[in-house]
Amino acid sequence: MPILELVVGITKAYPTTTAIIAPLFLLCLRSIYRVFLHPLSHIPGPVVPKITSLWLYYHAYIGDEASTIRKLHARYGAYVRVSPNEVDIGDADAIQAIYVSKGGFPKADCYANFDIDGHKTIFSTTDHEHRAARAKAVMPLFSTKALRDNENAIRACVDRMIERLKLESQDTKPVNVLNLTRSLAVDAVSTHLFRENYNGVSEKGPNLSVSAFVDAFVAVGRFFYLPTMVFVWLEWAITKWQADRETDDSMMIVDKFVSNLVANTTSKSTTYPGRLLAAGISDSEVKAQCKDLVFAGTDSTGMNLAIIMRSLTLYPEKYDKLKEEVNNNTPRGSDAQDVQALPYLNAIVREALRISMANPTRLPHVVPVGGWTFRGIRFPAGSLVGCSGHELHFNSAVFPQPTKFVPERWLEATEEMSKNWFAFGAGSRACIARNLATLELQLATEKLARSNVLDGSKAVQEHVEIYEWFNSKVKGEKIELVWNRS
Ligand code: HEM
Repeated sequence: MPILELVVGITKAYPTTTAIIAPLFLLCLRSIYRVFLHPLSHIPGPVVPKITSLWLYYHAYIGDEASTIRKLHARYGAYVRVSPNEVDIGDADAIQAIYVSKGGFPKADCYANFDIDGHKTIFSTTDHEHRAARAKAVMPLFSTKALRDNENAIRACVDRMIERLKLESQDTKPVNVLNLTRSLAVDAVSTHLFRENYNGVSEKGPNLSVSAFVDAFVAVGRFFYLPTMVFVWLEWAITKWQADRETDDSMMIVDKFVSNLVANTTSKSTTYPGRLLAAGISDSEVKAQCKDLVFAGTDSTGMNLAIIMRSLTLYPEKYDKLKEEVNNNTPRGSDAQDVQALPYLNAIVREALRISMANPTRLPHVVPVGGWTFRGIRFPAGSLVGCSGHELHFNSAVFPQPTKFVPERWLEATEEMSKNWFAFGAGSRACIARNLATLELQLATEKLARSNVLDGSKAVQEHVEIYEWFNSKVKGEKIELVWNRS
C-alpha cells in the first residue's frame, strides 16, 4: 500500500500542515461530489448552495430567502437547488404529489424547530400517526357547522375591534392597525376554540400583550432550516445572553393564560383543550398545543387583515365598490346573503391572502422511499422539495401585475389561478384553521365596509417591508394608517 504509506509518512513529517490541508482537501472532494455526482446534481442553481447549506441558512436569517430564490427561478427555471439536498419548485402542478396525493410527502425534520416546550404540536410534528390522533380530536371545531353555530360570538369580537379602531382613528396620530388586527385574531381564536375570550382588543397599550410571544415564535423562522440540535443550542444561548424583558413577560402571560385554561377544563368539555384531554393527551402537551394556536392564530390572520385595511385605504375606489356590495346586501334582512356569498368581498379576502406574504417561503417536505419522478426529473428519496407562496403567488404569467392588489381578478378566476393560490398550503397538512381564518377575514371586511371606519384614512408607509421568514415579520412591527380630521 505505497499510497497509504506515503500519506502516513507525510502526516508524521508535517503534522501541522497536514492538519490544515487534510480538512480542506476533504471539503474540496465533498464539494466536487455535491456539484457533479450528487443525485441532485442535475438540478440547476448557483454553485454555492449546491456545495453548502450555509447559503440557505444565511438567506433565511437575513429574511430575503423567498425573493432571492425567486430571482434564481427567473434565471434557472422552475427547479432550483437551494441547498445540497433541497430543491425549490416553482410549478403548481407539483403541489398534488408533494402535499396532496395519499396524504402527501412527510414534512421535513426542520419543523421540529417549532416544537413548543418540548412537545410536538399538530403543526410541527412530522409523524402522521402522532398528528392524526390530535387532529381528529379537534377537527370538528373547524367545520363550517361549528363556525356557523358560533358566528355571533366571532362577529362580536369583530365589532369590538372596529369600535376600538373608530376610537383610535379620532386621534391625529397614526394608528398601528397591525396591533388591532392581531388583537382581533387572538380574541377570535380564544373565543371560538377555547370558549374564553383573551380580550386583547380591550388592552390599552400600544402593543398587544401576546405580541412579543408571537414575535418570538415568528423569529424561530430565521433558524428554520438549522439541524434541530444546533437550533436547540442556539436558542438556549440566545435566551441566556439576549434575554429580553418584554418577551419574557409576554411568554409568562401566555403561559398563565393557557395554564388556567387547561386547569379549568375537563375532558367532558368540547373546547379545543377539552377534546385533546379527552383524547388522552397530557396537560402539559395540551398547554403547548394551545400556545401553538395563540401563535399561529394571531400572526397570519392579523397580518392578512392589516393588509386588507391598508389595501382598501390605498384603493378608495375598491373600498367604495365593497361598500356598495355590502350596503346593498344589508337591507335585505333575513334574505341577505351570507358573507361567504358576496363575490367582491371574497375577491378582496382572496387577493389579500395572495399578496400579504404571511407565509412566503417554501413548505419543505421529504421525498419518500422509492424517490419521486416529476416531469421526467428524478428526486431521490430523502431529498427535500417544496413550493412557496412567494413563487406561486407572484407568477406574472398567472397573476398579471402580481404585486398589485387587484381583487377583480378573482371575479373570473381561472383554473391556473386557483391552482397557484397557496395561502393555506395544500393537502392533509394545509392550515387546519383555514375556515376559521377565512370567516374572521370575511366578517371583518364586511364590518369595515359597513362602519365606514376607513373613510378619510391614508396609509403612512409607502411600502410594507417584511422579513421573509416562515411566518413573515413586518419590519418595524407596524402597519399604520392615519386619519385626516382637519
Ligand atoms: C389567514 C390566516 C392563516 C394563514 C395564511 C395560515 C397559513 C397556514 C399555512 C400555509 C399552513 C401550512 C404550513 C405547512 O404546511 O408547513 C398552516 C398550517 C397550520 N395552521 Fe394556519 N394559517 C392561518 C390561520 C391559522 C389560524 C387562525 C390557526 C389556529 C387557530 C392556524 C393554525 C394552523 C395549524 C395548527 C397548522 C398545522 C396544520 C397541520 O400541519 O396539520 N392557522 N397555516
